[in-house]
Amino acid sequence: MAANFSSVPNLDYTLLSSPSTRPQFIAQLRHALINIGFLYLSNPPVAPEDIQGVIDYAPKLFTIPQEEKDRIVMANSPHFLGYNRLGAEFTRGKTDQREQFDFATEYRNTWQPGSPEYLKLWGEAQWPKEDTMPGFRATMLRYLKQVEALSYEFINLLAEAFGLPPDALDQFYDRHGSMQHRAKVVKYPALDILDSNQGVGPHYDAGFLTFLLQASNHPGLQVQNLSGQWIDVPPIPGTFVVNIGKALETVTQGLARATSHQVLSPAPGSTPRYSIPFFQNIRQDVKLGDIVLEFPPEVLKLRDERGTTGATESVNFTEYDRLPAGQVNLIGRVKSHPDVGQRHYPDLFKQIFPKGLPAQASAY
Ligand SMILES: O=C(O)CCC(=O)C(=O)O
Ligand SMILES: [Fe+2]
Repeated sequence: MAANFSSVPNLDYTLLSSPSTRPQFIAQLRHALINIGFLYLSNPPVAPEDIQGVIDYAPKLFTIPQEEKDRIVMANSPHFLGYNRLGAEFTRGKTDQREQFDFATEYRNTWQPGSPEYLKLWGEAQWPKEDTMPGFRATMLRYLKQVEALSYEFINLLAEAFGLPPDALDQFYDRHGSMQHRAKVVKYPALDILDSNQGVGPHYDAGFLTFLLQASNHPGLQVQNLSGQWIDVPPIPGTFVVNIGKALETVTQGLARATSHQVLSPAPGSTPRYSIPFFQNIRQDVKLGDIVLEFPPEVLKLRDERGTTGATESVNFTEYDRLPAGQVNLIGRVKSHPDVGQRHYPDLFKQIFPKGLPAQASAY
């Protein structure tokens, strides 16, 4: 039986640069994907000055004038992009104690009446005016381009680790057409005045891979191991935390483990914690149940040795087997941001919240 985990492994990207150390990286990756579902990636191929750039901007971004935050609120956006005040978001029916901006890679929405509603989900981000945060937009977009490239490369590595042809998962993207991936800048204030320590409640991420930049030196991120215990994932400078979303778990038949995670608010008196997650999306029209990948039996055996993942407190994104990926994402967004859902997707909102806007949301 695979051992349960009590820490998250750190993989060194530079092992990939030599044929003699590359197999070591691939073996570590296979182990981390199957048994843990989280890993640190050190020395990632993203310009250090751009990583430092976005880290430096993170606290400043929250100091823009309130009227500028109000101008770009998420409620304006059918794409669920923009600013959310503290307490506007729900996870598993409880308010999350965080303030955040949702941004995304560049994408022009071409939705037409008659097309599926979920195709409205990708579109233009709302950026603060240049004079309120000079250089931020360009730095963030440069950063996102590099993380996007890394995310595709990482998917090819994952295919290799699972004994698939390197391009086996390319069918989930429209790499040369048009994709949009999301990213957030998040602030978790200390607890002094808050009545809950739920920075963000237990959840799975939606898509394929998440690349999280812990942008300040605060503990708080925790992941749930196979027996349901919460394990700390403290910041390690110069690394990304990489984890697996529910869509990737589904297409890999549970080989890559989507691991339940949460963030606890900083302790009273502490400065705020900042983080910048990047969420890799897949094509919106793909139904994961329609694509069955063939994994070598010896790889599937590793999953079976791990066993079913034990206790978890996360409940979201269970519809991937039957609905297009875009629809699954849209449902998740409406549950997390019911006010935005009510405004832009009133019919779906009514199905999910028949009694109207919840004081506490119902599911996530
Ligand atoms: O802020 C973090 O460290 C993690 C955030 C997270 O898990 C999420 O927003 O999905
Ligand atoms: Fe997450």
